[in-house]
Amino acid sequence: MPDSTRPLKIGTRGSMLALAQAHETRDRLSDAHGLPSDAFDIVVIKTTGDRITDRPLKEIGGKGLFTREIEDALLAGQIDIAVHSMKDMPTIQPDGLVIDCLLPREDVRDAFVSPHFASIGELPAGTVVGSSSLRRRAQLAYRRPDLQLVEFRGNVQTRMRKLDEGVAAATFLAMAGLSRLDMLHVARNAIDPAEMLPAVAQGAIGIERRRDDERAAMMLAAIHDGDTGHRIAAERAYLTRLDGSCQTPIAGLAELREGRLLLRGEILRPDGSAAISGHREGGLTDGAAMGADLAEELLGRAGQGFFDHL
Ligand SMILES: NCc1[nH]cc(CCC(=O)O)c1CC(=O)O
Repeated sequence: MPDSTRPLKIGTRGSMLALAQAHETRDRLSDAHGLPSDAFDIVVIKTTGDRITDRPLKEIGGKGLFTREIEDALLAGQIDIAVHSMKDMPTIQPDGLVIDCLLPREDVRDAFVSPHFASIGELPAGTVVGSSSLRRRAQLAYRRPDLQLVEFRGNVQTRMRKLDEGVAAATFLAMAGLSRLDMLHVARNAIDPAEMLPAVAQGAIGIERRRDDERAAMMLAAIHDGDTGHRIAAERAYLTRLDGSCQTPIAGLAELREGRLLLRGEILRPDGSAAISGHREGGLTDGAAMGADLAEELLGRAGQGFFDHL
């Protein structure tokens, strides 16, 4: 280690998925810098979102439900870096903190998970589908108003148990999470983004640090993936302009096509009664402008009150 011999403290939530992501980060850092694994300490931090497991997230409210305590620990110097699912990150970081390191992105798609059916198309009318994601609920209700939706919170293991118990006949999970947990076998199929556009930043891991911490900056620069950075910049600019929170069904995905950036977006009424989608194409580093511009177009076409109908 360059300017210090003390271990780099890696902060993370304690879920199996969060721990897998923290271990991936540690392994990439240790490879990039030729360091032994005892050069790192993994520090588990419990967040409000982890503590309250019996209510829909939208009722608990507020941004950063899964991140605030971790950012506090970073600011207090109890940890040096924090590993996050970028999908769960508010668009603005607290003063003094930055996220300028993104790991190579995993599969961005949603997985269709069901003990009984192979795809959304096979679900008979009236089938009960479990999801707590406003986006997935609105997207499904828009495409299949004949299905029934129930709230479905908890980690992957809990949700699989609820499917076994028959609480719902199908659910959705991120392919990225299943892959990191070595549970891809539970995915009956990976849903094409044209059918169900993923959440902004789905499948991306971002690493946050104190802005003035040069050791962390140097260590993280070696594992940053530039292409993922460009894609996430476009998606988060789009989300920022939409003022996205957990209360609004928003989907967005930027991909690289022949060295250019293609950004798609979709916004929906929470009850799935309407959806508006659009896209932008541009250069690799034009993401921020493309994102804001696409969001502007969708908001203009939506008009006032679009998100209000619950
Ligand atoms: N909101 C929870 C969450 N945050 C990130 C992931 C999956 C991993 C990822 O998208 O990077 C999940 C679970 C899920 O949606 O199935």
